[in-house]
Amino acid sequence: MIAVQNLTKVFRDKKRGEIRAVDDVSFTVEPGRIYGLLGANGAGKTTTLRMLATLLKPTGGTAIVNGFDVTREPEKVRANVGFMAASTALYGRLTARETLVYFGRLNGLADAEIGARIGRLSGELDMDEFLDRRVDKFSTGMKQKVSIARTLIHDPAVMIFDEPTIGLDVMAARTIVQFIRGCRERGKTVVYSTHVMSEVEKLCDCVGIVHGGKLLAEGSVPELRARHGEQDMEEIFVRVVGGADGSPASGDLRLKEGAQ
Ligand SMILES: Nc1ncnc2c1ncn2[C@@H]1O[C@H](COP(=O)(O)OP(=O)(O)OP(=O)(O)O)[C@@H](O)[C@H]1O
Repeated sequence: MIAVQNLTKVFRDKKRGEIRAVDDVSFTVEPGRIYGLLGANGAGKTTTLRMLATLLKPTGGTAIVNGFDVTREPEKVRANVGFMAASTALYGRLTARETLVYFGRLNGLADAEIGARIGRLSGELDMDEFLDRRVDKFSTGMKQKVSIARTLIHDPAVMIFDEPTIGLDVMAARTIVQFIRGCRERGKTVVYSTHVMSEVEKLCDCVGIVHGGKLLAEGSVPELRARHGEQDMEEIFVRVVGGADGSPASGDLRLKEGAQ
C-alpha cells in the first residue's frame, strides 16, 4: 500500500527561483490497485514518483510505502519498491539475461531464484527471443522491457512506472499495459504516470490529474465522467487543468476539498 499525505517538493533554481514541483499532494493506493498520475510535461509526476522511490527527499509531508516511511526508512522502502524511471539506462555490452542476473544479485537474490524470476518475467514481457542478445542492439521497446524486468527482478510489493510506454510502438505498448494489469492481478500496488488518456482509461482503477504540482482531481474513470457529464477523458483533463489556470473553475477542486 502507498499512503501519501501533503507531500511537497520545492526546488530552488538559480534562474527560475523557487519551484513547487509537488505541492501538498495526498493520495492512497491499496494493494491490487493501479493509480494513474495523469499530467502534462512539468506537472510534477516524475518528482512525485522519485520521492516515493526515495530518490528525492520530500520538502514536506509524508509518504508511507508498504508500511515504511520514505524519509525515515529509505532502505526498507527500496527493498519493497521497483521503480522504472523514464530515463533508466542499461549496460549495452550485457545481454538481457546478464542484466537481469546482475540486478538480481544486487538485490541479494540467490541464482536459482533469479533464474526462476527471469523465466517468468521473460514470458510475461515477451522477451524469450532476445534474452541472450546484447542490449546495445535492441529497439526502444526491447530496451524498455529489459528495464521493466530489471526493476522488478526482486518481485517488489509496490511497483512504480514513470511513463512506461513512451516512444513505443503499439505492440510493445500493449505488452507492457498487459503486464501491468497482470501485476494488479497478483495483488501488487501499482503507481503509474502518463499523459496518454487511452492508457488511463484501459488501466487505472483511480486517476489523479496533476497540474502545476497540485492534485486537482481524483477518481475512477467512470466517476470522473459522471462528475463532468463528459465521456472523453481528454476533454475532462482540459477542463480540470483549464479550471486551475484561471478559466471558470472546475467542480473537481471543490469536490476534492469537500471529500477531505
Ligand atoms: N532537479 C530539479 N531542479 C529544479 N527544478 C526541477 C528539478 N526537477 C524537476 N524540476 C521542475 O519541477 C517541475 C515538475 O517536474 P517533473 O519532472 O516532476 O514533471 P513531470 O510531470 O514528470 O513532467 P514530464 O512529463 O515532462 O516528465 C518542472 O517545472 C521541472 O522543471
